[in-house]
Amino acid sequence: MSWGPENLPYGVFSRQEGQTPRVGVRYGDHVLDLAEALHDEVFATGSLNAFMSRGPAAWRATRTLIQNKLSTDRAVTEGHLVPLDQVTLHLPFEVADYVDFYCSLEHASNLGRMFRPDGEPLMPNWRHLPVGYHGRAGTVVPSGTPIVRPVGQRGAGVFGPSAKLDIEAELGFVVGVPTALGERAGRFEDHVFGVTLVNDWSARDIQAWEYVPLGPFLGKSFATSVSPWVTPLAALSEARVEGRSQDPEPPAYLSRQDPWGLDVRLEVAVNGEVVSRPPYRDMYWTPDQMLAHMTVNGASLRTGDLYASGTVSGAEQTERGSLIELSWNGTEPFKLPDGSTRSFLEDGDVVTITATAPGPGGAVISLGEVSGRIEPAR
Ligand SMILES: O=C(O)/C=C/C(=O)CC(=O)CC(=O)O
Ligand SMILES: [Ca+2]
Ligand SMILES: [Mg+2]
Repeated sequence: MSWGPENLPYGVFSRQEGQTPRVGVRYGDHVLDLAEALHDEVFATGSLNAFMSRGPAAWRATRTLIQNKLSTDRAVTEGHLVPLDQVTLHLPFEVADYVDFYCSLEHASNLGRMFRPDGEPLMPNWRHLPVGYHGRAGTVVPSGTPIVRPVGQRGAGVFGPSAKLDIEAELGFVVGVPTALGERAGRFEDHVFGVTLVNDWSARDIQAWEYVPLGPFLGKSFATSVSPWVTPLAALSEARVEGRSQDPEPPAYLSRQDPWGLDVRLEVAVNGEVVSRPPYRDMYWTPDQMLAHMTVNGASLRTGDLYASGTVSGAEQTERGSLIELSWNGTEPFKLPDGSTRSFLEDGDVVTITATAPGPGGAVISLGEVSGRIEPAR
């Protein structure tokens, strides 16, 4: 698994209690302190936003500079490498808006079957546009943040802690370059800086009761966890694949210009045991299409916008990215290797999502992990 010069994901770290968080890249088991190594104050700001707003030419130049320094300037660079076990990792960027899509054909079909058993699994619009909703940016939290079981209404006169607490394994896309109000976004790679792992925690019982007709609200707004690392698009050049074929052909504004399918392989573990391996490459809508859709009405982008793919589920039973699918809404509890069974999450459970992608020369790029432990309702 590579954390070498072909990977170099960005994060925000601090060394000791009280140190102002700063930007670094992960290199092996170290973080390279960029403010020190590159003598650039943009990296001393405690978030990636200012650097991301500089745009793709600056992103490329910085990546090349870091790679050159690491290969030729080791003596100097080593002074700025901080062991990972001596740092605290923070939320890597200030989240502006948070949007969540619904781009897996298999996930959308499975949820349709469970939530709307009497209708067609897919709504009539689903193959014509990437369906999405606006989430709650202020509750996006970094990996490791404890997740308190949400309380809410679960039916008429039914109130209490969620009994169907679930996960959603997703890829998130982080916007660097903004647009003006009324303007449409240009090319995907001219706006999107990189990719991060997302766990969109979901309380299925709260969601099922509240979501008609305006969509997810309190069932998903209590917390969304992200990886501490943002993998720049440049590190995923070997992972790019054609998007899945689409029928019908989408309208012109959604037509794909370049291959932005990504061969990212996710892994979901509950209490350390792998329960699923969702394949991102099988997603129906690609991230360039999501970006085009999100801005076609003239809605502006801001630096730090996060938009997520929606749950990544493949065709196989072992590729489902949520527990509601793995347990078929609790009717088919699944076994953990320790002998216990699960339908939904129990207090104390730890969920960890990791991912890898092919890199240059047979290397395997790691996208890090997003993890969270369930705490009892308050
Ligand atoms: O089909 C529904 O009513 C509900 C769907 C979801 O909960 C999925 C969602 O939040 C988007 C996604 O992650 O795919
Ligand atoms: Ca979701
Ligand atoms: Mg959420």
